[in-house]
Amino acid sequence: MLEVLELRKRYGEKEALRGVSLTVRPGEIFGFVGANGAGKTTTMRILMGVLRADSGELRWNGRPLSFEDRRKFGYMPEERGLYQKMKVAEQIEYFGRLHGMSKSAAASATAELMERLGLTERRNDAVEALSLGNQQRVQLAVALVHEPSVLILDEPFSGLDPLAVDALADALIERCRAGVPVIFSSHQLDLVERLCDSVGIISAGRMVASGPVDEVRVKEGGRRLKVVVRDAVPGWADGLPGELTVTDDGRQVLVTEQGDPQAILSSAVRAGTVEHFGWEQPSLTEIFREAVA
Ligand SMILES: Nc1ncnc2c1ncn2[C@@H]1O[C@H](COP(=O)(O)OP(=O)(O)OP(=O)(O)O)[C@@H](O)[C@H]1O
Repeated sequence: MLEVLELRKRYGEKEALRGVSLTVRPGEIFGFVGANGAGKTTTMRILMGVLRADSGELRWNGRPLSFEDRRKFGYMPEERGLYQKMKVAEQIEYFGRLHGMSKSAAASATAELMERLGLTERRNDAVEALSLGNQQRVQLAVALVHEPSVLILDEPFSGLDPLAVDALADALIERCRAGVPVIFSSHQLDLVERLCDSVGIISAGRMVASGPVDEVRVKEGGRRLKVVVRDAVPGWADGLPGELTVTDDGRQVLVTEQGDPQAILSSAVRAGTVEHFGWEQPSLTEIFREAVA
């Protein structure tokens, strides 16, 4: 289990992290979200030892995180880190060797990853000749080649087309199922909602919500009642709590967090044909907007 406890970091006058804590368990994908400048990259760099925190603790499996532990981590930095002139296969293999793999182990892991990530045909191309999406696939292969114990990825999905997103998502799910804690930052909240078991929302250097996605949705967003009525008599919802909207095809939609559900249902039934009556939870995007507002 990877634990970040009360991290604080200043850049001169700027307080970038003001007590950030998070936990990622084996076999869990943790989505790290927050507005630009909220502190995600700073947290990840501290986790990887690229930056030093002013205070706070990092723990791996219950003890302080060491240099040796970090050598086994897989990292995709925000600024990326590929050698532009080096060929794809050579590059992935090289990073495997840097992590202490034998030549043959690095070569076979490279071949397997290139196949999985659709890079085999580009194996002899220099990185600079690849599209952004393919460069990102190489970057992911570099982070995965040594079978990392933890994966830390800074905005790995940015700029990718839907097929590349799926290839990358599959690779993360596969690693996570093998018991690896995965942490990635992203501004694509639909993707975070789809892929992640747990989420952390950071705002101005503070974690404003974190935990399993379902729990965060219930805790931060509550739940609300949605009623859809067709052919409703005008004014049926006057006096009822909530917000009424009319869709282009004339259906009336009432969404409310208050009031007696049975009374609302009776009013709706009297007013017209009830097409939908049920509880809904706000999306992660809605929760994010509220949390960082
Ligand atoms: N080297 C630096 N020197 C001074 N300030 C910095 C430095 N790096 C980051 N900051 C500031 O620290 C804060 C946190 O930045 P960080 O890059 O961690 O945010 P982020 O959440 O990763 O943002 P984004 O989503 O835009 O990548 C920002 O206000 C940023 O301007």
